[in-house]
Amino acid sequence: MKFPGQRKSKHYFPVESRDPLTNELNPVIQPRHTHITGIDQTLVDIEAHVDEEFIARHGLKKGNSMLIDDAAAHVLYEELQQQNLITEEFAGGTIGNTLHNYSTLADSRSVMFGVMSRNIQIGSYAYRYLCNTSSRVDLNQLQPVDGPIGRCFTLVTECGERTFAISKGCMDKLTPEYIDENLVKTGSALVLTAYLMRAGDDPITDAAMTAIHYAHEADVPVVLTLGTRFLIEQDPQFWRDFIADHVTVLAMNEEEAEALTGHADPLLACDQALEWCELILCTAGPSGLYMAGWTEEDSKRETSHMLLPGAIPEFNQYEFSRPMTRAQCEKPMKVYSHIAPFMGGPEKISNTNGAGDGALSALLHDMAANDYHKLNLPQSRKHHISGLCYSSFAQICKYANRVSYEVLAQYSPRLSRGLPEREDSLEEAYWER
Ligand SMILES: Nc1ncnc2c1ncn2[C@@H]1O[C@H](COP(=O)(O)OP(=O)(O)OP(=O)(O)O)[C@@H](O)[C@H]1O
Ligand SMILES: O=c1[nH]cnc2c1ncn2[C@@H]1O[C@H](CO)[C@@H](O)[C@H]1O
Repeated sequence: MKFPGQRKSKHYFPVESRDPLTNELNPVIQPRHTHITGIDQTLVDIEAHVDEEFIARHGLKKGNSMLIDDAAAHVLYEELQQQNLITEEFAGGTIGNTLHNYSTLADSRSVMFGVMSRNIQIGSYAYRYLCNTSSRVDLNQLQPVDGPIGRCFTLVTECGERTFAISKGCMDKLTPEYIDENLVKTGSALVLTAYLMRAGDDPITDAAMTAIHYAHEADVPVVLTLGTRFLIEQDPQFWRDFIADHVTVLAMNEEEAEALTGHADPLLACDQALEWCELILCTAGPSGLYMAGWTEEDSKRETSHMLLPGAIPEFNQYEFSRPMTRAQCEKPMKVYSHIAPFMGGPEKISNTNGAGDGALSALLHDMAANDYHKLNLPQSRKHHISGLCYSSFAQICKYANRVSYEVLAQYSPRLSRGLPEREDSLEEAYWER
């Protein structure tokens, strides 16, 4: 496991290397490894640049992710092909992307639950999915199905906004028997998307609920990303209840946050949603991103950054604290943090697809690193107080933001490599620029 955040000097702890002074005391040579698990609708993104008229003509709604039937998918695909509009065909799926990016950043294992075509032809979408996924993502648990995986027509309009049209194939056929109880229970987190709840009569929703049940039994954090505001708008109360009942960590963008809480201001939306869960990552496009969560009043840490104005004045005052669950606190207090886009964002953004997924994979990396450290160095002072994350709110914001930048700069939702090594110390010049 590579470590997120300040890795070079004071927080660097290569748990696998032998320290001649502490060898006797600490005979652990082979570190114990951690993993995270996730469930996704196995999808390939078929990316094309189109105009708004195209979106309207095919009955789609800009910015939404809509399910389309086979006939509509056929017409759409034919037109894209005839006009030579397809620019990329690449593995996608919001959790697939997140797990891939997590494994790439952390150089560590993630386990994906989902389906995969039983018979795979070279060059097919299923084949492409496997080729475009990091070898650190464990695909051994995938359920074989007699049919194609899903296709996600990713239609990018001039403004950079993306509209998804989903042709399901067999992507929702995952059954609960294919959720490995032990893997979920031994994971550092279980990651899910709100899209899993719109499968109609297909079994993937049950599979997700089964995994949530296992995670709760073992106190594994359940992480939910909201997908699209249109899904949340349909029934905000359902989602509030769902989050309150099942979710530890919530990831969303500012539009989804508004649909969920009614607050257009991300800070107020986070404040509200904290009543239902333990930790929030709220991305806000060109305004950067917010984190909100809980910490122990007695161990809160004051920021050395400028205090920020906002709907909650000086809201970032304790952003150097580490996120905890309310149950881990004797006197829980709310903490907020914000960061502007890394270096103001890339010079040109042709497509923001996956920037939010990238930010979430950084947060997952920090959570898993905490677990890994605790598993291997349980006596460390770091674990005198239990926390959800290895780093502070402020540090996770920096990291998440940096990863989003990389996704934007690459024009693809999946990182092709980890962050540059010279950033091993986040305190050094790269971050201070
Ligand atoms: N136009 C932009 N300029 C600078 N940075 C941006 C811009 N858009 C996004 N970012 C960066 O990417 C992060 C995530 O972006 P955004 O809020 O658009 O995610 P999202 O809507 O969840 O994306 P997706 O659902 O496609 O993964 C932001 O917090 C910010 O750091
Ligand atoms: O219904 C869906 N289920 C799962 N993933 C989806 C769905 N719609 C869009 N995306 C995925 O979201 C990613 C960007 O965040 C895209 O890569 C796309 O594949």
